[in-house]
Amino acid sequence: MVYVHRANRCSVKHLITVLRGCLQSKCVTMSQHFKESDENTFSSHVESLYSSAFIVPPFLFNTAKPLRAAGAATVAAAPSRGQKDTPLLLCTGGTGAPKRNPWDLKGKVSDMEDKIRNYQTKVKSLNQENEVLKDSMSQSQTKMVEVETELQKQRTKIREYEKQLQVLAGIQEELEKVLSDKNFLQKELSNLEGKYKVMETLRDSQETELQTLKLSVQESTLARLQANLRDTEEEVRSLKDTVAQQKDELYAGEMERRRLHNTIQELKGNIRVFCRVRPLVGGGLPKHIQLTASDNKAITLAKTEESHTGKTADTQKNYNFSFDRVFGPQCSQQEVFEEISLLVQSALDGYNVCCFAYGQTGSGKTYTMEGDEFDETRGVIPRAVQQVFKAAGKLGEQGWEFTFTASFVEIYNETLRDLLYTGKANKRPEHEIRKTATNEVTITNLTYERVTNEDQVLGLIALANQNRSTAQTAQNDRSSRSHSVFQLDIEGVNAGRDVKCKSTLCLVDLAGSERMVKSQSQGDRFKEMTAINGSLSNLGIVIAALANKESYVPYRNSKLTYLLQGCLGGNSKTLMFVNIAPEPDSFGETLNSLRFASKVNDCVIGTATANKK
Ligand SMILES: Nc1ncnc2c1ncn2[C@@H]1O[C@H](COP(=O)(O)OP(=O)(O)OP(=O)(O)O)[C@@H](O)[C@H]1O
Repeated sequence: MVYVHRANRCSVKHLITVLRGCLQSKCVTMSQHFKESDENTFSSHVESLYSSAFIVPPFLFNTAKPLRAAGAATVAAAPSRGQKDTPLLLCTGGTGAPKRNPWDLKGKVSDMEDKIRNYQTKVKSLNQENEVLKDSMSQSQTKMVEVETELQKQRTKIREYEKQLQVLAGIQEELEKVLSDKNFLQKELSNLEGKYKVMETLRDSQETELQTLKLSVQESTLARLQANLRDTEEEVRSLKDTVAQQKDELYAGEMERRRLHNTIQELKGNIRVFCRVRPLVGGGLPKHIQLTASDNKAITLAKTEESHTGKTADTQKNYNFSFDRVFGPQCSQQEVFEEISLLVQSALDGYNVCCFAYGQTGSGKTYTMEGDEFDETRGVIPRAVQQVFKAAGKLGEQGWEFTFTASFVEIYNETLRDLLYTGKANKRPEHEIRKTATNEVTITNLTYERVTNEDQVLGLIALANQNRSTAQTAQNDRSSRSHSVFQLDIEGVNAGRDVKCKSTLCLVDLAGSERMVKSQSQGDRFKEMTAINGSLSNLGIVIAALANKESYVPYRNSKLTYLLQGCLGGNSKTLMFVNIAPEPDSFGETLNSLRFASKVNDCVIGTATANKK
């Protein structure tokens, strides 16, 4: 509020000076506007104050009417001239300030100063308020920025949500479609269920019908089947009777066959001798050996003796021999085996059978007994084994059950060697021939291998050959100087008829039978030859003693005869092969072999009886 007294006709300049004084001393900090110190600027400020109607400028005081300044709160009427101490102009800002006498300029100035202070305070508080507002505005701006950023984020999210919404809308659309399809399918399903129920009802009724039908059919079928069963049972009974009858007949036939078979064997002789002539290296037969083609039983060795004087013609001396059968060089292994297969059959009938090959080295003993690996050149042992297992299989149909035990032993220098031994060479056990309580011959520590088929036996033969060849490498030509004895113990049981049989099939490849003179042996060789010749001549002696029915048979004189004791006695069937080499320089040995074989052939050992219980 500013009072301007009319009586105080001070110039505006003076007023400004007064105000400046006041302002300079008191209102320095009123506002930033008033900080300006230059006069012109200050004047313009005061003028602006006047224009804002708080102060009426003095150049307007002369106007007749008081002017209402824009924005002024109240404008009082100016006092007339001469009216002393009355205010010329009263501006009430609504504050209700005390009235001053016109002359009280000092009071007025003091009021003005109060007012200015008030304004200053107001300005200050406004400034503070302004600062606060600025702060809050900057905070608001910061917040605005944050809000803007957040808004951006939210917009981005909204865009994403919109996209998701679109996808969801698509899904919703699909789901709605599926739902409509489901509804359709449910309708279809309920339709089908209805149909199914109808079908079920139909089926139930048909099943009931079928059951009824079946029952009636079954009853009639049952009756028919029962009748058939009765007929079949009757038939089976009669067939069983027939089978039993036929079995009896078969058994009787088998027994008859065995009896006849044995009779034939007896007629043939319980010791039989076959002679086999090895072919010459180039094939054929030399002049000094003649075979009679008519009966295949005779062989003649012809020796031309030159005249010592030269005056007489050379004479030819014939040595005639006849045996159970003579096989020429062209005879095959099959032909040879056919002649002895009946003997092998006897082994299954419970007779001990012994077959051995005798002859000089290289005459074909091993070829005859073992042959080689090809089917057509297989010898007696593999063929006999095959036949035994075949025949055992056939007899099985008649209730026979067989067990077979194989062993393979070598006799060298009167020492026994296990040919089926598979242990370490330095741990080879020693062997002795023993007799059991039941008078059976057995060898201690020998491998007795239980066999069930042909292949197993062939495996054992291969093992024996391997064992023999190992010894052969260590000791030159050893196999020719040792006897090898393959034994197959056969035990048969016919539980149905409570019959048992037991026999041994013994197949022997004897050592070469060279005479001592020819070999001119010395040292170990002499020892070997003595052992071989001793055992071979003892074999002849034993056979002769058996033929002569002597009370004492010297089996124990050699390992060979002691081992073969069971197969050489009256209870056995023996076959001897005499193998001869056709070369002219073997004439002496051949003659010797044929003479030995002939002696054996002349022996008639008593009737063999089967080992049956
Ligand atoms: N009947 C035959 N047909 C064809 N080859 C034969 C016949 N006999 C023997 N051989 C052959 O003659 C050779 C001698 O035969 P083998 O070895 O059987 O005589 P070995 O009497 O057993 O002699 P070793 O006493 O030395 O054992 C062998 O090569 C054999 O294949």
